[in-house]
Amino acid sequence: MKPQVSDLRRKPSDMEVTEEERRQVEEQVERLLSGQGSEVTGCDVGLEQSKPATLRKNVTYIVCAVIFNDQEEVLMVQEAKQDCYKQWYLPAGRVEVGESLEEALRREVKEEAGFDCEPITLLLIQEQGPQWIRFIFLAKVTGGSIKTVAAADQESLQASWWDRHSVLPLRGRDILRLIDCGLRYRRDPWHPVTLPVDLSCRHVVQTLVLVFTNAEDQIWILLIKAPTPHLPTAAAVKTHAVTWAANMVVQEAMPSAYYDHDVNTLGVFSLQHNGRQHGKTDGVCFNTLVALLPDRVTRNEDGEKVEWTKTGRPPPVENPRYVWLEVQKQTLREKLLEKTKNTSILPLHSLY
Ligand SMILES: C[C@@](O)(CCOP(=O)(O)OP(=O)(O)O)CC(=O)O
Ligand SMILES: [Mg+2]
Repeated sequence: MKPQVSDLRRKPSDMEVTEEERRQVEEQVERLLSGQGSEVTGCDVGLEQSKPATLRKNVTYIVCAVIFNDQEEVLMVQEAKQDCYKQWYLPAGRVEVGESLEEALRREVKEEAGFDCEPITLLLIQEQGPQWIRFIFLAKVTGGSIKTVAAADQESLQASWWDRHSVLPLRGRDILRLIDCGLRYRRDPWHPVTLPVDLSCRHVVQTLVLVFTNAEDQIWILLIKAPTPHLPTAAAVKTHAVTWAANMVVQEAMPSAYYDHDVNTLGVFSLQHNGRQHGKTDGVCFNTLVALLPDRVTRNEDGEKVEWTKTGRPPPVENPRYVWLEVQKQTLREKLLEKTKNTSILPLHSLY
């Protein structure tokens, strides 16, 4: 968001959020809620501890496909690799230099299972810090034919539909929850279709819609004031989970409140990746919904949950860089409350 001339005259410390700035922020949040991306123009926190992402050097991205047929059998491939020879796994592999995530998915399914496919939605993202991120897609077959042993090669020995019950030597049992996740989504899509947005990013970052809600369903969003009020973007650091970036923001904004609040990354509104220029656009931006929750629930004598913060308001920011913005736009408030309560959003799981 380009700062207006008028903004440059205002000192950060006494800048509240003008109506025009509120409108711009609320519009940006609505764009993110609808799965659209938002150009990453800078990084507010953690950049000094983060290196630009370079595929196969300091970041490894893996794509994995969950594909069902009409009998709800799942597509499996028999590995040709020495360390898991003849064991079965979902079609999966490492993203190659210059590839988008969807191109990598199509290539891996073609190489390992023989089929052409189209991604339907991201199902789940798993991470072990910025250096290892796995993108699990629900996908559907659009052509080609299943790979038979006659076509065995170094990519895989063959592919087959698995009824998910018969005994099968698996390369890793970690895929069972991925298959289950796919089946649940197929039967009852509990988050919007979410596919990567082609917007470039140099680092692995999180742009946060960090919210505080109270029993009256008021909702506040944490903003960085300068140059104009905007959602915080924080870089992931290699020693921590990607989601730790949200903790760094809360630690910086309200250090004393940090220790009695939970910083809970509920999920991903949208994901931005380009990948075309090696070492320049290999980063990923996760636009996330993060809830700030006091880590203690107080109950009255009837056992009912009582307002957790005496004021029902968010903990005060102590760092003048930050300001809480109370969401006033009714539709946006309802959408954010619905997502915060039902977590109807793409999950981001840290395996750290
Ligand atoms: C993390 C994995 O999902 C790896 C999947 O990637 P591959 O090892 O199959 O890589 P390619 O050779 O590119 O196909 C499973 C694991 O390492 O536990
Ligand atoms: Mg593989």
